[in-house]
Amino acid sequence: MSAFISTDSTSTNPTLAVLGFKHQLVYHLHLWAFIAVAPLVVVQWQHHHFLLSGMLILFCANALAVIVLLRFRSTYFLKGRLFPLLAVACAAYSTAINGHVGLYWAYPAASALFFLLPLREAIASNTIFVTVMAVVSFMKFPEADFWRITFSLGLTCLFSMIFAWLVGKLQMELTRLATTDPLTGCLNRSQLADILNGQIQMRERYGRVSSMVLLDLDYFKLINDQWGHLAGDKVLKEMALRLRKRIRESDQIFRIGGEEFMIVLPETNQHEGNLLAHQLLTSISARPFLEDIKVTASASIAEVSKGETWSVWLNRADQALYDAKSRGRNQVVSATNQAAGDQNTDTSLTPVAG
Ligand SMILES: Nc1nc2c(ncn2[C@@H]2O[C@H](COP(=O)(O)OP(=O)(O)OP(=O)(O)O)[C@@H](O)[C@H]2O)c(=O)[nH]1
Repeated sequence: MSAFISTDSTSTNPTLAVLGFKHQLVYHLHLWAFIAVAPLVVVQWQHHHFLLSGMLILFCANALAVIVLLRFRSTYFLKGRLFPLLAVACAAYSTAINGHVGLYWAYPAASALFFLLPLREAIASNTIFVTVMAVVSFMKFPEADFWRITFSLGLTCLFSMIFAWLVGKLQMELTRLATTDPLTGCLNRSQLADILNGQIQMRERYGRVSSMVLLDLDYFKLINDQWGHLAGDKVLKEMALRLRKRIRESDQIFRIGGEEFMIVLPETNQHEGNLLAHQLLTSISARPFLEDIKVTASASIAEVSKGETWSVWLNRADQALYDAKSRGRNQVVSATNQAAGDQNTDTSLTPVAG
């Protein structure tokens, strides 16, 4: 049965880790863009390019706002939408009035957009960017330069796009690997606290019901000993498959220990969860696994109570599962309702020969 889990979800939740990576990326891009661009405000002012200087002040102010809000509030000012807009406007206008000197800034701006915006938005923004820069170059430089600038800027965008796309794919794949159990494909514990907290918030804010079922195979050690570890693995895989077949798409199934599973059931009360738990035990015991391995499981059901934390909720379910085991296994026990304080047991499942 479940040994308790760390409550520090930020250090164990891969989705939060990816979010943290994105925040850091945005933070550093704005910080270094600010450091690079701030001196240009003075330079352009000294050259009497007051409009460009004003645009650069806006760019720096936006960068500062993003940096400060990310640092102190963990929020993303205007979701980074101003950076591309101001970068395009500044680079195009600077090229128009300063020639090649302005053009050099278009390259870092184009690649930065792919790390600041969602891929589709970055492609759209950069298409506009390259088009604007092509028009300015056409008007400002000889034709040969116009082609060179357009192609080199386009190529910079293409390389950045490929890199950002591959990093995004890698992030998704790593998140999937970090959040699922490779043997059964069920979720692992990494997001357990967040998902249970989500159900608790729905309970507290909107009065919605939610339950969890804990399921633990009986005498699984004997299966390993008698049929071998490989057969044990196959039983676990098949077990996950049988559970998944029965539950709803909105339910989430975790493998939280060697032969222990948890199913989170949104919009399901204790009574409904109890019925489901019985059906799940029947689906496990009714047919042998791998042709002739007879398996039973014990289960507990716990509806979340008002005001309880996820660890207290899980603790109640865990205690009820312990009771199911000590009462002879192959049965469902309803967890004590924290508010009522009564031990509402239900051992009505007909024992299955195993
Ligand atoms: N094949 C296989 N076995 C596993 C895996 N993870 C844990 N186990 C085994 O599961 C067994 C669990 O044993 P116990 O905790 O004693 O539980 P049990 O034998 O099911 O007994 P009860 O739960 O009390 O009914 C141990 O032998 C573990 O080695 C796994 O991924 N694959």
